[in-house]
Amino acid sequence: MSIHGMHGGRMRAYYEEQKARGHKTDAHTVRRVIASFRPYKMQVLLVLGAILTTTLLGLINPLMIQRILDDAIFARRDMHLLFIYVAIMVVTPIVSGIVGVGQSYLNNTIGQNVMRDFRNRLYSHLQRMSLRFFTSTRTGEIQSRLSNDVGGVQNVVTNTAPSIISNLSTTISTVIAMFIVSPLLTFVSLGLLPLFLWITYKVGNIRRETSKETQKSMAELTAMMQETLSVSGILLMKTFGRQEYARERFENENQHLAKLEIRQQMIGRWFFMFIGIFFSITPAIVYLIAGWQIIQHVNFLGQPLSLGAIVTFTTLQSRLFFPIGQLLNIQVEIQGALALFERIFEYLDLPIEIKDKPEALELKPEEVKGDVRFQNVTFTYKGQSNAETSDPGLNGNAPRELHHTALHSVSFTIKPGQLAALVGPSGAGKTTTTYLLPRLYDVDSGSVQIDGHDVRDISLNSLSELIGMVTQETYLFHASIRENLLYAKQDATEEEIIAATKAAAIHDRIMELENGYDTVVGERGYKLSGGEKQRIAIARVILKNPRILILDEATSALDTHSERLIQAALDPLMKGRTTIAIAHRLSTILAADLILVMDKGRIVEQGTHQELLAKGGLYAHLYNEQFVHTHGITA
Ligand SMILES: Nc1ncnc2c1ncn2[C@@H]1O[C@H](COP(=O)(O)OP(=O)(O)OP(=O)(O)O)[C@@H](O)[C@H]1O
Repeated sequence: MSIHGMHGGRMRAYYEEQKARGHKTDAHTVRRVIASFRPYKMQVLLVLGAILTTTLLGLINPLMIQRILDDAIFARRDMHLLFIYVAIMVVTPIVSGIVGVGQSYLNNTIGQNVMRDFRNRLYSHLQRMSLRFFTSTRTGEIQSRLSNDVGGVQNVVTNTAPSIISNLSTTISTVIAMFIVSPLLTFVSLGLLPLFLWITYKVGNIRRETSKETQKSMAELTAMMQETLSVSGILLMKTFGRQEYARERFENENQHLAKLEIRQQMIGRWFFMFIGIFFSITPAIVYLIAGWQIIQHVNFLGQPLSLGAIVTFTTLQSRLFFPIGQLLNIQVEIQGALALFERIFEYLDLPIEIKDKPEALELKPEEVKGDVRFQNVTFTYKGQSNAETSDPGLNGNAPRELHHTALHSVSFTIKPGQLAALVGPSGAGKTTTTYLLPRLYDVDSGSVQIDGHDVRDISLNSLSELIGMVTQETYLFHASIRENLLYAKQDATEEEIIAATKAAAIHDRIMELENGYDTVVGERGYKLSGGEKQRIAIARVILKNPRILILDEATSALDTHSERLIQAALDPLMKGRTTIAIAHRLSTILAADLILVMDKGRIVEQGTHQELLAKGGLYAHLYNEQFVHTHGITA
């Protein structure tokens, strides 16, 4: 289970619970799977009705054989009766076939709807997971659960579930009919069934384990592809010349997957061959016993059978082979599907760490002043060493927990409209500080406040409306520039868009592109230069017009021209709103109303540039080191 985001205590409790539960999870999982069909109760009932109808219709023809042979042909020699019976035998499969088509349509509708619901539930649940979950889970792993695992159960939901019912009812009704024709032959035909059931159960267990392994391997492969076949991944791989290494890793895992798939297909193949043979030779045994009764005139265990009864019996009996084979197989399939459902439920059960309080405050952006306060904020990253295994909960190894206290008792106040610059050495906790404001993480103790309200009391919707973030790494969707901009404000007019891009000093550049605002930027905006992407990101936030701006200035050095353009873009952006900038640019630091100097998770100094320089502490040191000595603009 990927419980990467859980707190220590909860995590331990989870593992203990998992162990204690053991096989009970099966029943629980089955109940939950059944519950997911609840919205489609009516359709399910219709399917049941259709199945029952086709099953009963299926019994008519074998029973007609006895009527035709014994009654119409041999006893009465009645052509009229023969026609009636034959007509029934012709009409029955037609009706049955039509009902079957309707049933297939319903099966597929129900199955696809249930799958759609699972995907929707997973997506919206994962969307609500905190950043912690995503920082410790590979994207490929998440995608795999959403697509491979849900896809894997699709067949079970669409085909297997209805066929279980259909096969079950066929089997039961056929056995009853067989019993009526001849109890003795019924026992002979089905004597070995309990043994088959037992073996199937065993085979199912093995198959389930293999299925779990297979899904894990598939997730691993997806994650690998996702990691290496992305722009960043390919850049890293090519520049470090690790193609060979990556290919080997991929091929090994791929080989592993192929083996598992073969094993999964082959498990129980021998066993099913045995069942097949058994079913093929039982008619011979039936003829032997029935023939023996007739030839020897023995009344052992009942009257000798009529010819019609023997043919009817063998026809009925042959009707059993398919459903019983299917039922035995289905049990194995279900075992495999249960493993997949478990993986889906695991994700659905991941606790949502950060959510709205029941009476969360809805703040109107225009009424918010933008006063930001941190009071004795302490925050620890709680992670786990094996965060990347797909289901540490299932392999039973409780992970070693890693804790890193990133912020110790951090306090500061930023007045409305002020620009605060966060500076400090790498790893000091600057990014972490900014993450607490939009509740990407929650504090362990102390509080983060906006206009005197603890952010945990404000609705997440309000918070995201209030706060705008420009991150170091600009993320653009694989869509047109216009669509990327509209992400900030869906109903923005053309004028607003142009005003924003002009303010961000990117309008002219966009107009030079082949399709202007409709130019599609590649994934993550790789078709644009670093500086251009940043300016688009800035224009996007200008459009959003948040009360509070969080700005993580890019550390990468830009040439003076781009630098000036970015500066020109930032100035109007910071005006009139509270801004917290992780400052790497001298101009930002100099313009700041308040400089917060961080070191090892603490605010060690705060004040203006002049005050801090005069102090001769860490800030003065950093300033001299990074700005004066290098004459550079990056930190
Ligand atoms: N997801 C995480 N899990 C565990 N520890 C983390 C995580 N993110 C950051 N840290 C740790 O927390 C500390 C503070 O990190 P943070 O990113 O806030 O530093 P920073 O001041 O922004 O650094 P930089 O200037 O290099 O970006 C660092 O020691 C970092 O290793």
